Amino acid sequence: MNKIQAPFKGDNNATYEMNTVAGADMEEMAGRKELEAHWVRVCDRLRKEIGDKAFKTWFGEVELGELKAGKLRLYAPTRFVRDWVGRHYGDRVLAYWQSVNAEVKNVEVNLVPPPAPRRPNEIIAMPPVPSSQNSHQPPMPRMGPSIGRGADEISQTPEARYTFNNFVVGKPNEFAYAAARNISEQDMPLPERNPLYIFGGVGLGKTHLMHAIWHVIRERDPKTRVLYLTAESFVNRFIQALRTKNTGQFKELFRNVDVLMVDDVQFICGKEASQDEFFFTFNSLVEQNKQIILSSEKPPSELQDIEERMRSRLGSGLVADIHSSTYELRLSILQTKAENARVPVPVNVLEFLAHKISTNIRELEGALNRVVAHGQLIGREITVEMAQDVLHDLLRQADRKVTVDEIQQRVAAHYNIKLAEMSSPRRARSVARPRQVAMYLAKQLTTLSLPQIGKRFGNRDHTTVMHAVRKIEELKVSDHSIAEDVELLKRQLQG
Ligand SMILES: Nc1ncnc2c1ncn2[C@@H]1O[C@H](COP(=O)(O)OP(=O)(O)OP(=O)(O)O)[C@@H](O)[C@H]1O
Repeated sequence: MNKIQAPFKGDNNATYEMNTVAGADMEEMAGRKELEAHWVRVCDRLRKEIGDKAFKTWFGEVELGELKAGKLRLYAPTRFVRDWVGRHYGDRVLAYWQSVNAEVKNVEVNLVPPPAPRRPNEIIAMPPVPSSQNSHQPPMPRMGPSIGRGADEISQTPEARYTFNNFVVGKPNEFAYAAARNISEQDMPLPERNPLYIFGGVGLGKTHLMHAIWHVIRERDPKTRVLYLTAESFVNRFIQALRTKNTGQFKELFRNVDVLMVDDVQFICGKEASQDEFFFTFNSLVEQNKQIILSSEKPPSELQDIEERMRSRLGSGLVADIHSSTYELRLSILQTKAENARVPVPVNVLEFLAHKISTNIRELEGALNRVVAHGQLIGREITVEMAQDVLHDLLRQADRKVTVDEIQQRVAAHYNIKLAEMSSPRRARSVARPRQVAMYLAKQLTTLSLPQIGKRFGNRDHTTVMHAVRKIEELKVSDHSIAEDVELLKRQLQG
């Protein structure tokens, strides 16, 4: 009679045994090769029986162990897989083994031994991505032990061109750069710098720095288990795990990495269940002294729809911001990019672009690329006139940039209050509400930070601006007239 032994709950060494008759010990199998050939046949049969998908899910990372005294050992990557395989496929696995090898009397599924603890000077990284691999393709499946088994399928592939070497450092980003470099070179995470939380506006280089960290960790030791993904991907994976009732596996994957990197964490705001899961993952990794690196558009204090415990966790390590770019930094980036592309672009064209396109570095790069492509494909000489012509849509948009002054004037006129009320300390609703609308629009339509906006409204604190933004967001839902006012003002301001 086949018997499946239940594991001892919570015990890492728990195993499932699939026994036949309590038999006398058999001799060890002769050759490893033969055993492997049997395993291939067992796997083929299993795949046929349960289908490709289930096979990949449950057996894709189960490894063949040894056959000793009639006991065949298999190794599962996680407790969850071990328990599942034992419970659901135990009989079948044993029967198939016995059909190819009569010496097998029972099959034992063990948890793969945990990796050796990290020593100083040992940071483990994901194996290099094959150079042929396009960054937009999912990572290639790799063989052998690697990052948290299965986690490498989740991990997104950092771009080869995003390295510290081609990150141009200037005043607005020097702190974030130094912090990123420091973390990537640490042998062991320092509690006071864990997590590293990099924040800054759209297109200012956060992802670039994250990828650069990844590259350094990988270069230092290709065995470090680094899981890099966007918060959106985390949420989607979690939802998928909930749907397929695979949350156990999901948890194991995320909690068994050495470094977890999550880009754009603001995406997790307002998604309660995912936030909880992220919080537990976070705690579990920090407890194990594993490094966490996060990027976000906003500082923890400005994230909305986020639980306080999460907010304080996010801000509990090293918080580094990237400020809006300066003209000097933009010019320096353009010079570097043009040099790297080995295309001669006249300095006055670079200066023109750095002056005109101040929104973010991504747009700046895009503008340079367009100008260069035009020059190369149409054979037009690269001049300021040519750039003006090629980028007319972008430049028109840039020229239409809304200022806080315009917002205050427009809002004051709309509500028929004095412009001075925008900065006055008066709290009567007749002036306080329009002021809040103006703050909200300033946040929406300019790239200024909350403290910068606060300054422009009578030197108010950034928490006042944050409160105003939240208030107007709430009112837009509950009060039609406010929603209409805001939309109308926005349209007028954006021309
Ligand atoms: N200091 C810099 N030096 C060189 N390139 C830069 C720098 N800052 C940004 N870039 C380039 O600008 C582009 C946008 O940067 P990135 O994607 O890292 O921005 P981001 O802050 O992550 O934006 P998002 O908020 O949209 O995720 C990238 O191509 C990046 O290489």
